[in-house]
Amino acid sequence: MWIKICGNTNLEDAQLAAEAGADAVGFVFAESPRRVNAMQVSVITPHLPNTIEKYGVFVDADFGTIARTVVESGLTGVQLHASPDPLLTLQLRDHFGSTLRILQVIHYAQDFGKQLKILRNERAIDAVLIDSRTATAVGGTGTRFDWQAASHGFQNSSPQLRLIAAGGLKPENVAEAIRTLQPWGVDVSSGVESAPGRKDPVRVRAFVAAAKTAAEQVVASLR
Ligand SMILES: O=C(O)c1ccccc1NCC(=O)[C@H](O)[C@H](O)COP(=O)(O)O
Repeated sequence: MWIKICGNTNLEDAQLAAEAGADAVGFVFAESPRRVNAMQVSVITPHLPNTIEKYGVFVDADFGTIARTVVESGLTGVQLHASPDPLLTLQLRDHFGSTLRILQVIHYAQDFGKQLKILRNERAIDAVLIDSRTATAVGGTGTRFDWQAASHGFQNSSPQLRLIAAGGLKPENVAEAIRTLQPWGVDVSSGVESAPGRKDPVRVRAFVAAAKTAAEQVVASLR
């Protein structure tokens, strides 16, 4: 199970995620209580293990802004919170090659199966992150979508499309999400915070442990 802890604003929290066993950390370069800039992130990333993926979260940003931020901040991946734009993802892939991981976000809605079908043929993206949105926010909402309704789409998406579940996950419910959706990965931000932009060490460790245990149980039950 791939695990990403998003919405980091400082070195201590990003190191905590790495030490807890997460595979990736995220930094939000968009309107948010967790917003950071390239200068701030550039002094965090050199102190993180090479093995942990470092994602920048972008909302409606253009190629130039994203490419510059990736280089200045020392990122290894991008999370695109905007309507899928095949031209943008191709530009990023052409520019960075396979060194950059590209996550496309779609917000859960009734037609998400249709959206997944379209993305199935998108060669430039590495995974699709399914998130919740509210009237005022496109990410970091702490709101879960209807996992039961979504489970069919998750389990029937094409095997080459890696699906990451996000939106309202927390230590108390990540096992249920994994059992219901059987995603390739999980992503969390507000569910492991003590306040917006500050991670709670106990909750981060509990989240990673619960996700790993649930994933092992799902694998064992499928044998
Ligand atoms: O965190 C934000 O405020 C934010 C703002 C705009 C776009 C994305 C944002 N966050 C992305 C994430 O933190 C997560 O990838 C995802 O949305 C899950 O968040 P949560 O429901 O808080 O676990």
